[in-house]
Amino acid sequence: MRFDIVTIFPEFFGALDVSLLGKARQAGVIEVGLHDLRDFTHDRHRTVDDTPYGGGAGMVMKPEPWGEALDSVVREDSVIVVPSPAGHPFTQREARELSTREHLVFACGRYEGIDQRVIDHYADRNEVREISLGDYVLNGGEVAAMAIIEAVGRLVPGVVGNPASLTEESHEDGLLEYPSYTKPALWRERAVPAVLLSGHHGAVAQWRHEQQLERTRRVRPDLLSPDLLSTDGSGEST
Ligand SMILES: COc1cccc(COC(=O)c2cn[nH]c2)c1
Repeated sequence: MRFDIVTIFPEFFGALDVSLLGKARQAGVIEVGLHDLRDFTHDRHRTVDDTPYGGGAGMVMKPEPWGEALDSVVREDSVIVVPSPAGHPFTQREARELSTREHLVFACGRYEGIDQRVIDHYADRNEVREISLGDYVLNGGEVAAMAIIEAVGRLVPGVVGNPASLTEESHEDGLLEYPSYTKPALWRERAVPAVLLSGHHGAVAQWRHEQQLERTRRVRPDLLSPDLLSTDGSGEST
């Protein structure tokens, strides 16, 4: 898989050189291209924004630099991701979907956003996804793009050493994950739930599923649908 990122702050993505994604890049499992939007301007001040038609506060990102920048990286099979407060909510399901695609192009907007004609132009040619990480506003798309790249990148085969660890995570089965414990068995007078020390794998699986349901009911009742309310460990509806 290849990620191309267009931004006015390419240095922001230096973090992609470290940790998991850094190793995956060295292994060639994923490629990352960084592109400075200002390299696609032609005036002395390398201008990327201007005042909004119709008036109002703030500035809008000009269409010309974006057109030249995206033309230089977008392929026929590219999915263009635009992190935006006006996007649809990002989920683990979408992360899984995106992890199966060959080429993701991230358009990191700033200011009040990108001239709408850029989105409309590329939506005629490519899949364009305006994605929100949550109902709050950041100064630009870079932080959101980093989060999406990590959520997607870690699902790409070969990036995470033990793929089994990807299945027992929050949101993988539609529920929040169960609480985890490790040694010591007693810590500040707090013991580990006895069932986890019992060696009885069936009882452990049942307890973990019950914990997932309880935690999801308590913290994220919005995630629960009737078929997820089953109580046996299978996750099948009863
Ligand atoms: C594309 O135009 C803009 C304009 C303003 C900010 C941003 C950055 O994204 C967010 O703020 C965001 C993403 N998910 N939740 C918030 C993009």
